[in-house]
Amino acid sequence: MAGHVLEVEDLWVKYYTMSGVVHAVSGVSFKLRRGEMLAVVGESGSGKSTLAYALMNMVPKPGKIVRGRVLLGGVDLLTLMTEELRKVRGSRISIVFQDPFTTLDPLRRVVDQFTEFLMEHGLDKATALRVAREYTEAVGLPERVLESYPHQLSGGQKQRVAIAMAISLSPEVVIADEPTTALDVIVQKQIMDLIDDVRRKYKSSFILITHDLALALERADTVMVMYGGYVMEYADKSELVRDMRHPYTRALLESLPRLGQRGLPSFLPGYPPDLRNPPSGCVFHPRCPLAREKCRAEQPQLVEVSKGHYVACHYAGVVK
Ligand SMILES: Nc1ncnc2c1ncn2[C@@H]1O[C@H](COP(=O)(O)OP(=O)(O)OP(=O)(O)O)[C@@H](O)[C@H]1O
Ligand code: NI
Repeated sequence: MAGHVLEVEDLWVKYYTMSGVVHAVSGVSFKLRRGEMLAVVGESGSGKSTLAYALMNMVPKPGKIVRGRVLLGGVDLLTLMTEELRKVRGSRISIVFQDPFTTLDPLRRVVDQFTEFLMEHGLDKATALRVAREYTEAVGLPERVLESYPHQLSGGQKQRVAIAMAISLSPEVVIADEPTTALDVIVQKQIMDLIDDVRRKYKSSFILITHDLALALERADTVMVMYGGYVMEYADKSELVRDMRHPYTRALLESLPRLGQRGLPSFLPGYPPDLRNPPSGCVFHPRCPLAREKCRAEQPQLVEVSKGHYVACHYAGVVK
């Protein structure tokens, strides 16, 4: 469809472990427009990183994508052979991890790793060096950083290098999995500002993965809330703020500390589900303040409650 760089259709991912099958991502669908920032929000274990890996078609063992399509410019990444995939990853869809050492070897100079990455994607040495310099500058780092070893850099600088590499081949989609979680608050803001800048400048689409609903509401255009591997709510940020429907999304909002608030924030009692043995009906029902018999028995479908606003809750219409 026109205007969408990425279309994800009915994606299911499971881990086949010794102790059972983990239902990590269940029936996720969404579309991403050019230049859009989508935030994927949810607690630990809700399937966010597994979704990110699935979008790159690099789910680690014992995980398997059991169903779905990931259409990038109309081509399903899940049908590509290893060699084609290798070309696409990094150049058309790329990922920035929470820990930059996932991308960077601490003991090899940044310039060697950066140019090697570019040369693997077909650039000659001179061009690779030029591109590495250009993007090092674009992420606000001095050129001398290229001569450094990653272990000599600060957390923020390393994350800038990882971002520079992720955007250097102008991919349509950049996934950032908790890119600022390991950084202190001031550097977190700088890195998020940088992501905003590069998104505007290069018109790339971003998928920001975070457990922080406040960050999502501050930075994203669209928000997808996940719980237990399922999408609970999906909407434009402004629509979500105006008319938050799902009891889980509301619980996440309630649990945010507010400036000047007295006392402790309210929180969601209980624990996320064991995805080897998910609850019957609605996966959220054991923790839901509104759960009724129907929620235990029947799994709610993701329904469009108003234009572009989807909610998976039997009582989404009732809850106000
Ligand atoms: N390699 C693996 N083997 C088996 N199970 C896994 C593996 N990786 C993740 N899981 C399980 O899959 C489910 C989803 O995990 P995932 O890491 O995708 O969640 P997440 O939302 O990214 O969590 P976090 O916020 O902690 O990063 C969890 O139940 C997790 O235990
Ligand atoms: Ni994760």
